[in-house]
Amino acid sequence: MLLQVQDVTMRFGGLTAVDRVTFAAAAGQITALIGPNGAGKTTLFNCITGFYRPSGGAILLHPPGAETGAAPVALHRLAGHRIARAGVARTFQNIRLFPGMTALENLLVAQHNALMATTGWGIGAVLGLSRYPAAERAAVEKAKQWLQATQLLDRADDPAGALPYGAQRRLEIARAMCTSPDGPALLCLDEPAAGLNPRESEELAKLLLQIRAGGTSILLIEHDMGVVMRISDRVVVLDHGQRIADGPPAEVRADPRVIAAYLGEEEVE
Ligand SMILES: Nc1ncnc2c1ncn2[C@@H]1O[C@H](COP(=O)(O)OP(=O)(O)OP(=O)(O)O)[C@@H](O)[C@H]1O
Repeated sequence: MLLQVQDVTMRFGGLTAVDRVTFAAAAGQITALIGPNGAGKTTLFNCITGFYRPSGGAILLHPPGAETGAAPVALHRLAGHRIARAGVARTFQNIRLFPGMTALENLLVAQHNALMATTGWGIGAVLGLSRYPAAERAAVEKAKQWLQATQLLDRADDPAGALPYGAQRRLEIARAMCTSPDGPALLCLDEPAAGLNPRESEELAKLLLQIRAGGTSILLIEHDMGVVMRISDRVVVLDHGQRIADGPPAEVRADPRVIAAYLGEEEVE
């Protein structure tokens, strides 16, 4: 088990946006979080990635490779940057690239922390012991590898803001993948297929399967049911802040509670 969400509640004043939600995301799997508009998906994401501190419950990360019996990391107690360092990366519903920087530069900035750590936060450089050149070469190599994986290598030197919409979405995923030295343990994606055309959605699905094959587990909020049903190993359904279903895609799709929750929702095909 990679991530355990236990009885998590998030209240905003009198509104309970997430109501005692429990689920687990297994290592090596794509877990989708779906539900009608306002169900609490993004709020739960914000709790997992440290943008909100939950009003109640626990969020535990079992880092892959940790010794057996090692205590899990209590994400609900950590600040966002510590969560990122623990191996959880994310993208946002709205694109948040540096539009004036090139695609390549966006991926180098994402590696800034790792690069600085290699240099002993500058002290090594002062003492003339810097391993910076080698680390910098490795960072450029990694950025290029992800530009290639996201089919953006030929756009490496274009400003991110000048890329077509679908390419910007792929670049965001590439950036998230560059944030941890060995790749994140868990990649959290908030509606990555939003605004993509069918061909781009298909390419996105392939990219996510490739990321999973590379050893990064994925937690995915997505309204495009075609993508969700095709690539997810497990689907968790929220409605009005509560978990109403949790299981393999085919099972969840046929669940009468899920169908009822989606009645009147336009986005489900
Ligand atoms: N910062 C906030 N302050 C107050 N209420 C909030 C806040 N963020 C979310 N909410 C409310 O919490 C509920 C859940 O919202 P949330 O954005 O998590 O839903 P969602 O499932 O992600 O929806 P969508 O699919 O439309 O993105 C909504 O009623 C929303 O208005």
